[in-house]
Order: sequence, then C-alpha cells, then structure tokens
Amino acid sequence: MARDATEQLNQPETTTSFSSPAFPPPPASSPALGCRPMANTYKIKIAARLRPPIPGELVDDGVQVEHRDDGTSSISVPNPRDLTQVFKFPFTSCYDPAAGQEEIFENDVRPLIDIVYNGVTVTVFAYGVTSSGKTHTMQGSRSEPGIIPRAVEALFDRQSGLRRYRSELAVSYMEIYKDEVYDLLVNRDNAPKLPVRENDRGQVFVANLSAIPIDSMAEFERIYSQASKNRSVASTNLNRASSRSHAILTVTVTLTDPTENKTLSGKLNLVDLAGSENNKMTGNDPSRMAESSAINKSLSTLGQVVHALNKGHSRIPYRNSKLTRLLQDALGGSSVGLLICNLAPGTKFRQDTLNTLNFAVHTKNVENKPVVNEKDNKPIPKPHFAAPPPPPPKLVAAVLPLPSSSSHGGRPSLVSVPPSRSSSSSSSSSSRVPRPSVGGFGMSSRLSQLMQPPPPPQAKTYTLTDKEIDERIARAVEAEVARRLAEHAIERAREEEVRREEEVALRLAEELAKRDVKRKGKAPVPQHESLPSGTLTPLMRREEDVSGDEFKKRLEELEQKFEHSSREVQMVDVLSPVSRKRTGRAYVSLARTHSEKGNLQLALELYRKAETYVPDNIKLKERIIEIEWAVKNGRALEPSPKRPKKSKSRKTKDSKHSSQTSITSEESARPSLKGESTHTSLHDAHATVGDPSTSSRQEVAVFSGSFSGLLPLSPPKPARSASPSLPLSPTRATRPTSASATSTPTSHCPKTAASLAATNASELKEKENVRLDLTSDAEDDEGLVHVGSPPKRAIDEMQGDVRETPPRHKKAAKVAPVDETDAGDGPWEQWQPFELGKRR
Ligand SMILES: Nc1ncnc2c1ncn2[C@@H]1O[C@H](COP(=O)(O)OP(=O)(O)OP(=O)(O)O)[C@@H](O)[C@H]1O
Repeated sequence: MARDATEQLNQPETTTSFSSPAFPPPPASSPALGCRPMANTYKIKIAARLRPPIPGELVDDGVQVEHRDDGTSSISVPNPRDLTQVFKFPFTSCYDPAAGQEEIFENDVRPLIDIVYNGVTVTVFAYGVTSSGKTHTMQGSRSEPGIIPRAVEALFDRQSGLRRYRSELAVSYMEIYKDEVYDLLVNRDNAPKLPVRENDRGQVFVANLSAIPIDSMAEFERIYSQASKNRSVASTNLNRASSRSHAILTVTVTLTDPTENKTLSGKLNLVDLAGSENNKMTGNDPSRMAESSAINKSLSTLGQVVHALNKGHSRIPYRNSKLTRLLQDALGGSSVGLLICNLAPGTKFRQDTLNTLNFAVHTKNVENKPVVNEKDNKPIPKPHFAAPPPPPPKLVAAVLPLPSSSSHGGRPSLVSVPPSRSSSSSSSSSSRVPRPSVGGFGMSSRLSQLMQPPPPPQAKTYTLTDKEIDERIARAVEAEVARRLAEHAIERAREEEVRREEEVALRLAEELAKRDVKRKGKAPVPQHESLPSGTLTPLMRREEDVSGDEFKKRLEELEQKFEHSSREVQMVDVLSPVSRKRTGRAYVSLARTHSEKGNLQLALELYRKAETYVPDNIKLKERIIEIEWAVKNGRALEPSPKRPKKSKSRKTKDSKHSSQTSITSEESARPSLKGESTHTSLHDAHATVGDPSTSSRQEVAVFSGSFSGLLPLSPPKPARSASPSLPLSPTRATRPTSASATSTPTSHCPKTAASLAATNASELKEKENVRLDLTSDAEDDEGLVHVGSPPKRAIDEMQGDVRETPPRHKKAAKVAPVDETDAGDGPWEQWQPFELGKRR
C-alpha cells in the first residue's frame, strides 16, 4: 500500500550532526542510535567514469583515464585550443571503459549503505552530457545491473543482519520533467504535477509523493521495472533511449529501537540526471528542444548552485529550479554525497567532457554537514490535572498559557493552517514528542508550552470565563493579523525599492551605452594596431576618468543602500538578468579604466564585483585570473590573448606559438613551458610540463579549488538560444575558452576599427533578448579575450575536433549516427527480475 512520503517528513524529528566522516558501520546488535553530534563537514566525493565507444562512434584518444602506481588516477583531456596541452583532473575514483558495474558499486557505493543505516541521508547522482552513460551506470541492464538495483539489494542484505531492531524499507520514485515533478509510481496518464514544499524544519519534500513499503528485492524489482516505463525517454541522434527528465529514486530505511523507543531514518537518493544537450548534435525536433531547454536550464542552475557554494555566497539559488531545490540537501546540506561524472569518449565530446569535469572540480569543494535523523518515540507526558485535552488551534495555545477546565476544548482555529503543517501538528496527539521549534512560529513550540507541567498552586487562577477567553482570542487574532499585514507591507516596500533600484541601474547602463555610441559617432575609434599589444581597450576610453568615477560612486551607493536595507537581500539577487548584466558591464567598464591606468588592485576589485553580477562569464573569469596573477607578482598586465580571425591559420599559429605558452600562477612567475616542471597554486591548480609519459605534451593538472576561470561551469544555455532562428545559441555558452585561464596564448590578432564600429546600442539591445553574456560580440573584440565575430572556429571546436569537423552546413550529416541495431542489453523495463543475492 502506498503511503504519503511526506508523512514522515512532517513528523517532529531531531537531527544531529553526524560525527564520523568515516562512518563506521554500526554493529548488527546495535544500530547507530549512539551516534552523537560532532559537527563534522563532509565533502562530496567524486568518481569519474569514461564509457566505451558505442557502435558507430569514432574511436580516438580524446579523453583518457590514467592510473598511476601510487594508486592515484586522473582523467586527461587535451586542451581544445592548444592540443599540445593536456588538462588533468585527478579524482579519488576514475574508471576506464573496461570498468564494470560491480567494480564501481563495490568501490564507491557499497560503503554508503552503512551510512544510510546510521540514519543519514546519502545522495548518489550521475552527471554528464547526453549519452555519456548515466542511465547505464545508475539503472544498468539485465545482464549488467547498475547502482540502483545493487544498492537496494545491499540495503536488504544489511537489513537481514539486524536482530534486535525493527526495520522497514520504502521506495519513492519521481521524475522532474520540464521543471515539474511527477510520481513515477503512479500511472503516467494519471500522474498529476506534484508541488515541492518545505516543512518547518527547512526540509524540502514533494507533497503527495507515494512511498511504497518493500519487503524483498523481488518486490522492488516489480515496482521499479513498472515505474521505469513511466519515465520520459525519447530517441535523439546521440542516444536512442535518451532520458528526457531527471529521475530520483529514494529508499527510506526506518530503524526502530523498541527498548529505547527511538527511530532512525536513513535515506538513499539515487539520482539519474538528464544529460546536457547540444541541439545541433542531438538533432532535436521542437518538442525535444523544449525538453532539452528545460534540462539545460536546470543543469545550468545546478552549476550556479555549486558556483555559489564555492564562492561562499550568502544566497544560493536553490529555488531557481525544482532539481536544485530537491537536491538542496545533497549540495551544501545535511546529506552525504557521491557525484559520478559520466564521460563520453572522443573529441566529439571533448568540450562537454571538460565542462563535466569542471563541474566536478567545483563540486568536490562543496561541504555538507551530515546529520543523523533521529526520532524519539516516547509517549507525550500527560498533564497531571484532570483537564480536557488542549485545544488544537495554535492561537488558542498561544494565548492561553494553560488550558482551563472551562475552555472550549475543540474550538477551531481562527487562522488557517497549511495542510502540511496541520498534519505535522496533528502529531501532537500521536506518541511522538514534538521537537522544539527553532525560533519559528511553529506549532511545536506552542505544544511544548502546553507540555510543561502546571505550577500547582497557581492552578486556581485559571478560571477564565468564556467571555474572557473569547476576548483574549480576539485580541490575539487581531495582533496576529496586524503582524502579518505589517510583514506584507514591509515586503511590498522592499519589492518596490528593489524595482526602483533596478530601474536606476538600468538607466545607468543605458546612459553608458548612449555615451558610447555618441563618442563613437564623434570620434573615430583609433587604429588598434597602434595600441600597445594586449592593452584592454575600453568602450569609454576617453570619458572614463569622469564617468568612471561617477558610475563607480553611483554603483557603490546602490550597493550600500541594499546592504543597509536588508542583509539578506543582496542587490545581485534582486536584479533582473538584464539589469545584472548591465550592472556587471558597468563594473567591467570601470575596471578597464583602472586597469589601463595601472591601478590593477582596484581594477581587480571591480572585475570581481562585476563577476558577482555575471558569474558565468568566462572571459571575465579569465580576466580576473590574469589580473590576480599580475597583482600577486607585481607585474604589469600582460597582453590579452587574441585569436586570429581566419580559422584556417589558427592551428598552425597555435602549434607555432605553443612552445612560448606560459601558465599563470599566483605564487610563481609565469613558468615557461619548455622543459620545466613548475607547481603553481592558482586556485589549487598546478601545471606539469615535460612529463615523460606525454613527451611533447604539456599537462595542466587541475585540483580542487575554485578553478573558476578555466572552463565554463554551466552547461550549454538553453531555451530561447536553442531556437533555430537564434543562431547564437547553445554554442556560445559552451564556447571553448582561449587557451584557458591557466595559459596565455601568444597568437595575436589586432583589432580593427570596423569590428568596434559594428557595435551600437541598438544591437546590444537586440542581443540582450537572446543571451545574457556580459559583452556583445564587438565588446569581445574590444575587451577581454576573444577577437573575431562570430567565433565560428570556436563553435566548430565545440562540435568536435576541428580536424574532424566538416563545413558547418554538412555538420548534421557528420554526427555519428547511433546504431539502431545496437543490441546491447535491453533497458530495465525489459528485464526479468533477477533473484535476490544473484549478481552477475
Ligand atoms: N560503461 C558502459 N559500457 C557499455 N555501454 C555503455 C556504458 N555506458 C553507456 N553505455 C551505452 O551508451 C549508450 C548511452 O548510455 P545512457 O543511455 O546510459 O546515457 P545517458 O547519459 O543516460 O544519456 P541521456 O542523458 O541521453 O539519457 C547506451 O546504449 C548504453 O548502453
């Protein structure tokens, strides 16, 4: 029988910080009831898995897994912009194409089973581009069962070892399809959209999601195979059974200790994310495009959440998508996390692979604080005196310190209580002791007041008449209504202020653009060949001295105002995307001025400020890293790398100049890449050059740390940019960076006056409608790293190795078709359940 999974979440439950990062398994005779808080943090563990080529795919060594003798392993990917460089990503677990399902499960997932039996929530999620093998890893096939069936089987194995304790397993399964949540355990045709809610302990849950108790593996298989058929799957050019939704399977383990009267509740969330998609490669039709857009958007939000956690932002944008809301606990929350990065082989996926690994590098710095979910089932102590039970409505409890014998026992509440909370409050009549509310307006605190033993002598004083009680209730209601109205008024005033400030910021940015246009109209842009190589050329070169200060002052005022009006509401959080972009642009403009004046420290601060408004702008990140390096080493700012406009000459130039390429470092001067081996500490990255194993190749190893400038964190931008009429689209978002932030390419392309003149305010406005990059194409030329518009070569690279890329109009035909006859194993729904204990 299905029961509502929210039931459990709404029960009062204590959560205590989990003590041991090692999570020792509890002895069979004594489950983890003794586990006590010690507030340890626990970083998300990363495993990377490279799948083998599937039939029809070109085989090359675009991505490689390296295992070293000391037991460490890493993934190597050549830099798409400079093939002589290799990026290395070391992770605790790296699996090559030969690795089997069992190996991954035994190494990385089985140890988590005991953690679940400690009453902790564990989340395992598979992340990667479409067709990289996420579903294969999580679900698997009949002959190669994946993590999901193996984990459930391991949970049953573990359960059978328990003697003294009662334990129950229940399963829920949902999908997030186009940012709506559906229950996969109910028939697809009748499945309603389910709301995502938060209970009074801040736990996010899906209301009305079924949770089916399971007693055996066979029962689970029956349910799971049926539910898998409900999942949204479709065929694309890259995957004949591509998941169109994120799927989250949750197994809840409830352990009850009858003697102690306590319950531990551990959870295992197994998440098969949908893969980020490049619509050019997938050949999506309009309906697939809409799905793809939703997928990319939610994954982009996931990237933003990880980015914000890494940067220690005060506001983490969990609420921007259902996916991140539901994964909130796994990302910077109270669960233990394992991220499996699935990688597809070959140069065709190289940029996607780099994006995935970049996401992993960011994620491995995210810290969680696991907690043990423990419930005390002791019966609620009853008041000594013979009085009718306390009236349920919370206002009555709030007004009357103690129930009077003459009080109206069943008086209905005058203030409506949301259903989820009602069900929570109704637990007061159950055997569970409500957890004291943490300073909220929760029912629990009221109930705990009621639970206080009455002071005996004063008991006589509670002889209120009905009229007095009514009066008190009326007063309380009035007070409560007034409080809420005041809250709303404040909220409205705040929104109004935000709106006004947004308008001001908008006007500022518009003014900036107008001046720029005006200036260009009056004075022709100087020949850039005459500029010192690499000097940033600001849009407002001549007027910056004055306007720069003005704008800076204005922007600072704005920010101060926001800081004062509310600590929690940051300006960046409340501006619209367009305003954010404009504000960011204003900061960049100022920063350029100061950078040109040689005031790098101030320029750096301004660039960083700009970054808070446009956190995904890669060129900006690169610029920050360059200036950081220059400031740290007391050097003048080195020339910004330029790309030649003609793609055909690029490769020659790249290779020609590669020997002069240098890698940035905060602590050391830029090392030459010729035959040296230098460790750098720029965001914990280091560069190793001349590794004998790679002979002539340069290697850039990327360790933990913010690593913010190297590669785009977010997956391709979705939606509107995916429209065929908007050619800018997802390619821009995944455009490869110049020889990356850790290196300084040396090919230069002088900017032309024509490229600058191409930009005007109206163009800018148009472009704003289709993308949110900080700068326009011409501004690219003008400002930071890339030169040339459109970046055709970069687009080509993103589609695959330029060597393999045909002319663009033929690209679709060049995408390796997936062999429809690829027999493999059938998907899960075609399985015959395998027997408990039987593994391949
Ligand atoms: N390790 C592996 N060994 C053998 N085949 C694999 C492996 N990983 C993936 N595959 C095969 O590659 C194809 C794509 O895999 P899968 O459907 O799991 O990708 P996905 O990342 O879930 O894609 P999507 O995001 O589009 O759903 C499937 O045919 C699958 O059987």
